[in-house]
Amino acid sequence: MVWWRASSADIDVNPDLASERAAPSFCVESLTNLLDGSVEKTRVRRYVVSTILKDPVFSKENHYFKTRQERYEGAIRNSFHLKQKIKELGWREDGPEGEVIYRAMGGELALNIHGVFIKSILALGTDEQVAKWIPLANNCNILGTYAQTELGHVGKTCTHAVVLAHLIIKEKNYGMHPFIVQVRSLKDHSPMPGITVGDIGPKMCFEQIDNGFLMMRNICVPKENMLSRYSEVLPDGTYVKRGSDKINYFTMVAVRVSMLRAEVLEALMKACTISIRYSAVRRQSELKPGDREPKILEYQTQQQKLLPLLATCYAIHFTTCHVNKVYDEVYGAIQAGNFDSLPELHALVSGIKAYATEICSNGIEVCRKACGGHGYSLFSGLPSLYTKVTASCTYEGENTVLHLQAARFLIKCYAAARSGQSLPHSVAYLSSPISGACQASSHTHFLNPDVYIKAYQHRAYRLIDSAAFKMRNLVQSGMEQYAAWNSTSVELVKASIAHTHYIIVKLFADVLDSLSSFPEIQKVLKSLCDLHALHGIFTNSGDFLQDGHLSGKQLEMLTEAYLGLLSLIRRDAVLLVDAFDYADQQLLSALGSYDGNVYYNLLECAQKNPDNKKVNAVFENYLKPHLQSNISKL
Ligand SMILES: CCCCCCCCCCCCC/C=C/C(=O)SCCNC(=O)CCNC(=O)[C@H](O)C(C)(C)COP(=O)(O)OP(=O)(O)OC[C@H]1O[C@@H](n2cnc3c(N)ncnc32)[C@H](O)[C@@H]1OP(=O)(O)O
Ligand SMILES: Cc1cc2nc3c(=O)[nH]c(=O)nc-3n(C[C@H](O)[C@H](O)[C@H](O)COP(=O)(O)OP(=O)(O)OC[C@H]3O[C@@H](n4cnc5c(N)ncnc54)[C@H](O)[C@@H]3O)c2cc1C
Repeated sequence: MVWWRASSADIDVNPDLASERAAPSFCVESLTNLLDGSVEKTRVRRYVVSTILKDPVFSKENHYFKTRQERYEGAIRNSFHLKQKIKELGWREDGPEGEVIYRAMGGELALNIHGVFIKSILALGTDEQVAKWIPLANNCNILGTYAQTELGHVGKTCTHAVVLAHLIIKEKNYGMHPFIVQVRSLKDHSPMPGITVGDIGPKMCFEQIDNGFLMMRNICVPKENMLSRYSEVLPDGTYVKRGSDKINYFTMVAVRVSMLRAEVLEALMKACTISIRYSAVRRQSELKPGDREPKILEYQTQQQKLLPLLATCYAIHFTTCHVNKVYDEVYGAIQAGNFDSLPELHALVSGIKAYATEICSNGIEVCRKACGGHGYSLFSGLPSLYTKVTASCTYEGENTVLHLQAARFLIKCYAAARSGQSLPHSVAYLSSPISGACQASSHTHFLNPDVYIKAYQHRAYRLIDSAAFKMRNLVQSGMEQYAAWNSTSVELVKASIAHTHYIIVKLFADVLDSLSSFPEIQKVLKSLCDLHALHGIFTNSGDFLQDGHLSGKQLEMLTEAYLGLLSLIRRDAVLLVDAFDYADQQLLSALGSYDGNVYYNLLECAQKNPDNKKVNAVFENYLKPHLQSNISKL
């Protein structure tokens, strides 16, 4: 496998892949720059990635043969070595390098939750608490974790935890508050008195990370260990609140935002790169009678599996850019004492976290299956992407729970709109429902973003309206509010999904408007935006047909436009994944390397299996007596 993607001529690229790159309709490098944010950001990312890939300490040689202990130890070593390297090279974790380091490391780090611990203190601690704890944490003099759920956070490494626990003063419960608790001795790493702590054991993935259990009995936490930027207990027991009581949940918002690009979308982009490159070199069956076996990417069904996912990568990418921007604005306002936009941010991030993790993890599994038998091999890189990312549907808030959080906000905003109040930007459409059916009268009309954005907006409005209507009726008929909520929760989740999808489609279309100085890029992204939107309607057609916004005839037109887009984007598919710009060592895939030499790579990987280098012990122990009992007859 190559060191960096081949811009030089010294690597023989599989001709089937070379032909895909022969006549690009757009400049791949410009698209890479757009995805990175600028030419300079591409330069910095490549510099960081190549610096990391060149360092032998970070080598992923024999990655797929490592034991859990080797992965854990390696990830701890990587984490400390990286800290040292960042210092030596003068990189800034809160600067341009910091944005890409985690992605460049491919997640093979062990102190991610230490980062969450730090984020919590920075966001929720007073200036004095920040001054006391942050230098210790930054220098790894203490190792932190974030302990909110009953199980699953503390493991083998940490010494301290931000524990989210109920604050009860004189029998009055003030809700969840963050406390710094020391769980292990800094001298010998043994649990502190009253603490039971350990690793929860083998998991579906995340072998490199220790997730733990924690029990606390009669632990006395000093008052100054309660993170008190926004709420404080005075010496006489008086509780003082500053700003919103929801702010103690802020760490979750921050982590949900940072995981979207670095952990979740990253995995789908890699899976698309692998499966689309493989589909351009794998030849199978017969398309035109008598002709050579075609590339599997020529099959319309293969295109329908992979190309909407490719479009989704771009859609989620632009969404994460927007979410980061909104997050920075709202966090800035919160620091200045204005909490007004926190509910909107929480709802936006909850819906998008749930939507993106679900679509990315399901999508990676589609990519894996689309690679046939080789997709099942760990060497394809696809199984480990899936087992890793499927965890993100659960951690940082289980997805149904998060959609219900978003729906709670939508229902409140819907009610506010009906009583004439103005609404925050992301839900402003709830004040002005779209009236009338879709006017499209030919398949080309469905390539107009105004047409499909209206359809998405209409669907979201209708589902929110209908959930609100049902709840109101249930309550009016005597049902308690909580029971009405539960009886409507299936529709509420659906409403949150529809709202989130509307936001994603709209954001993608808005990006197109800003690209008029790059017409070739604008053209190809427009096709991806159309495909993303039409795929969503095609696969959820019932929602759009239900109240007649679209007719059956219009769905046929839309299907024609949708299938046309598959063959259009198929031409650029390899270039569109090349633009993600992954080095082979980042993909860790025998199927997805830039040169497309799949069978050579598979053989090379298999030969690295240490078991292939010697006769296996089962020969002596079990096979030999059978094989040799009749050897004279052969
Ligand atoms: C470059 C860096 C790269 C980093 C890459 C990162 C990679 C990551 C690798 C892997 C890391 C894994 C780490 C995993 C960590 C965890 O999982 S930590 C645990 C996270 N847990 C959750 O997310 C729990 C999910 N549940 C909730 O969020 C619940 O809402 C709740 C917070 C537990 C509260 O539930 P409940 O008591 O039932 O309250 P509600 O009635 O639902 O809500 C009360 C009001 O509070 C509002 N609200 C809820 N959450 C938030 C929030 N986060 N922010 C703001 N506001 C919030 C909610 O809307 C309600 O408001 P009102 O309607 O006004 O009453
Ligand atoms: C890899 C990994 C790392 C993690 N790291 C951490 C960590 O560092 N710190 C930490 O504190 N936690 C951590 N967690 C825990 C994680 O945050 C929780 O697992 C997650 O929030 C879900 O909570 P739960 O496990 O209690 O699931 P549950 O809440 O029990 O969910 C189980 C089912 O119940 C349903 N359900 C629950 N509540 C509702 C509701 N109100 N309405 C409708 N349905 C509902 C869910 O939809 C789901 O189907 C981690 C988890 C994983 C997998």
